[in-house]
Amino acid sequence: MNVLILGGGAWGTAVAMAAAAHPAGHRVTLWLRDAAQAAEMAATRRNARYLPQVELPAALDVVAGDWHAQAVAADLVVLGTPVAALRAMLVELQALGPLSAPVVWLCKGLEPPQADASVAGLLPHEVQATVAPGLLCGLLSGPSFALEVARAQPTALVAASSHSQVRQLLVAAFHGHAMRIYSNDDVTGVEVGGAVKNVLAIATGVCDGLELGLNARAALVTRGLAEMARLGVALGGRHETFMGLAGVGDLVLTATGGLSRNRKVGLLLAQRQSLAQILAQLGHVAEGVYCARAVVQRARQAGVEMPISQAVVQMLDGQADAQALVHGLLARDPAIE
Ligand SMILES: NC(=O)c1ccc[n+]([C@@H]2O[C@H](COP(=O)([O-])OP(=O)(O)OC[C@H]3O[C@@H](n4cnc5c(N)ncnc54)[C@H](O)[C@@H]3O)[C@@H](O)[C@H]2O)c1
Ligand SMILES: O=P(O)(O)OC[C@H](O)CO
Repeated sequence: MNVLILGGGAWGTAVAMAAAAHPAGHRVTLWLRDAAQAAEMAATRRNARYLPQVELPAALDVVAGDWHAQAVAADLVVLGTPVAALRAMLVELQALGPLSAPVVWLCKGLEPPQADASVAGLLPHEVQATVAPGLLCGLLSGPSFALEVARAQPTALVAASSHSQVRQLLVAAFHGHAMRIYSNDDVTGVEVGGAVKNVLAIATGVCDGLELGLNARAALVTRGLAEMARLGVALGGRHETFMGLAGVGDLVLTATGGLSRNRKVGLLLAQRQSLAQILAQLGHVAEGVYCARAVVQRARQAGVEMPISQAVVQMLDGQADAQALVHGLLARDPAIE
């Protein structure tokens, strides 16, 4: 299979490495927008900027420049860019005319609200339905730190699409070697899980940064899962999706795992660093920072209560200090679980 991956950050690189290591012997091309970085990666066989710890396999081609012909010739196109680049990439792909290859995205978040939008912040598949309805699409999600995938450590992911042929192609591309792929046709549920867990990981980072204890962390993760599932079901997802890899699985990983960038944002917020200071030292995208407001706005539109996510937005906006927000959450009226 001929796999084209657009975007060479940590996750695009790791997924390209997983595809290149697949026993079926796929031909894998990783495209970067930065030509100098692509040339350096091709020469040194390392992604020094985003994933310096691992050596790229010889079978992986790293390229830059015009990727349109490669997309037309590919069997599978994977978008490895953050949510912020999704709309523009889909517009370009749609303009290529009918593509035989499915297009799948790896990003986890909601688009920040567009100036002219009536809906506050779209999920990735809603962006695609708006700007590229002619493409055959899906996504890959689930608990997965790039470094562990790049090191071929065991990982289970979810291939989500409303088209069975896309789910099957993702299984053929990635299942095997160190990776298991589970299929799911609940695209909304899988996308809500991937976005909301990032916001909740910021909250858990704050909780741990303030040394509130393991009881508090377990409560946050559990009540956060309830928030995630409420929003997901209100938007049309299935409750059982949130009990799976793209829900509780990714929430537990991101909220508690030391490799998470979103959790790190929370840990640094607890140290009273400003958001600008935190983003300057992160070096990678932390999607929770960019989608927390959209999550809360979608929840409000759907009539869903998300007090933990709401507290994260207030913290990111610098409206309230972390201790005060914790006290606010604890002071809420008693509730029925
Ligand atoms: N890193 C992980 O462990 C991981 C795992 C699963 C999912 N994800 C998701 O994958 C997405 C990408 O994360 P990442 O870790 O690779 O981020 P990263 O910060 O490591 O890299 C981002 C990459 O996107 C590129 N990029 C940004 N804007 C672009 C644009 N407009 N056009 C082309 N390229 C652009 C950057 O140049 C960079 O190569 C995010 O949505 C993230 O939530 C990450
Ligand atoms: O490092 P984070 O917080 O962006 O999380 C990475 C992955 O999404 C975990 O599944």
